[in-house]
Order: sequence, then C-alpha cells, then structure tokens
Amino acid sequence: MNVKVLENYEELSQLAASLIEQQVQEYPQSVLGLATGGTPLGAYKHVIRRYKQGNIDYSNVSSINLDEYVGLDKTHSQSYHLFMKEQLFDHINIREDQTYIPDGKTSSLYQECKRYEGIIDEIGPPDLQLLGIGENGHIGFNEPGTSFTSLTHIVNLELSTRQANARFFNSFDEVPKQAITMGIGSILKSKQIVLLASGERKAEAIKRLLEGPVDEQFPASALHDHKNVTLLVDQASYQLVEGK
Ligand SMILES: O=P(O)(O)OC[C@H]1O[C@](O)(CO)[C@@H](O)[C@@H]1O
Repeated sequence: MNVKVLENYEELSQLAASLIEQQVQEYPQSVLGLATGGTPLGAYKHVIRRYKQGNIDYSNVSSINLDEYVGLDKTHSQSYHLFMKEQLFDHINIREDQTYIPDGKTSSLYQECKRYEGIIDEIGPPDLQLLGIGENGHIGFNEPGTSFTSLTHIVNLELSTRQANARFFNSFDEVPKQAITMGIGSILKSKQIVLLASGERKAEAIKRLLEGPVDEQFPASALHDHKNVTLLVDQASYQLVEGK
C-alpha cells in the first residue's frame, strides 16, 4: 500500500481531486468508483471548482457508487442518490444515465444486488475507486466479519455505523438499519483504489490498517491484498502510527 501523509484535510482533498482529474484526462472514458460520507466532500468540491475553470471533460465518464441505504427513495434528503447529485453530478458534465447507484427502494433487494454486480462487471470495474473508512474499518458498508470475496449484498448496519451517520439525519431512529453495498470482492475488482482518511476520529482505524493483520474482522485490511492502493491520510488520522 502506497501511503501519502498530508498536512490536513484541505491538502488531502486537493490531492484526491487531482488523482481523479489525472485519471479522466489520461482516459476520458474512465469509470470512477465513487464514495459518499463526509470525507470525499472536499475532493468533490475541488473537482467541481476545477471543472468550472474549464479544463476537464466528464461527458464520457461513467461512475459506479459503492452503496445506498435500503428503504430511502432517490429523492430522500439523506439518500446517496441525492447526495451525489447535490455534491457532484449536478455541477459537472457527467451524463446522468452514466451514473450508477444501487436502488435502495426496489421491491427485490436480492435482484437488485445481482443487477448491480452485473453493472460493475459490464460497465466497470472502476479504473479508480475512491473509498472512505469507517471507525470500525468498514469500507463501503461492509461491516466487520464480511467475507473478502463478497459481492454486492444487503448488510445489517452496526449500531456504531448508524450512530456515526446519525449526524446527517434528524434523529438516530431515522437512520436506516440496512444498506445495499458493493462487497469487498466487488471493490477489489477495481484497477486502482484511493482510500481517504481524515481527522482524529479515524486514527485508531488507520493504526490498525497499517500495523494490524489482514483480518475479516477489519474490512479495510482486505486492501492489502490489492496491488494498486494509495492511502491519502492527514496528520490527525496518522498520529497513532508507530515510528511516524
Ligand atoms: O467519511 P465518513 O463520513 O467519515 O464515513 C466513512 C465511511 O462511512 C460511510 O459513510 C458509511 O457509514 C462510508 O460511505 C464512508 O466511506
């Protein structure tokens, strides 16, 4: 794993945006694997700012998102559909019909998982997959104990994950109990992976990622099995790593 330690969130976000842009400039038909959560917001802000300066064309890019809450309509204020629209898609010239996010409101969750994995295989796999990390090491919504060979599936969210995400909802009770997520095996299909970690809250997880064993109890450790992973981490998240 290639590790780049940045001074702060702003520097990390700028570098993440540059990696996305480089990918798209080198290969305009790129498939981007995109993530939600708070961490990628800064990168998306820079992607939008530089797009508006006129240099980068996203019209031939496709995107595949990691996950969606079960039970939330695409227009729900906390759905990842709306998140992506508001935070990125509405501000660059990516074509809406080339953006893919699981449908959390489907009548057949099983079919939706199969359909989505089919999309990953047909449109993807992503040339560049952006990832955040949960405090318990989750990637996408793959909670501890998920098989490293798992494909797109339904997950029962851990209490700690629901608590961490309650900040985006009006109350804890509104946080969905399930999500559809690309599996760890689906994520590992990506050609290149860029993992972002920022803030003290992630320091334990980053220490465990860099110093601990590869273990299904810590989903992000699966990334050690991939040959092209870059971790962009700020000082606050890196502070507990030995010998830094
Ligand atoms: O970036 P955040 O908000 O800390 O979230 C970390 C991870 O948790 C999730 O939001 C899921 O809980 C992921 O989508 C994200 O990668």
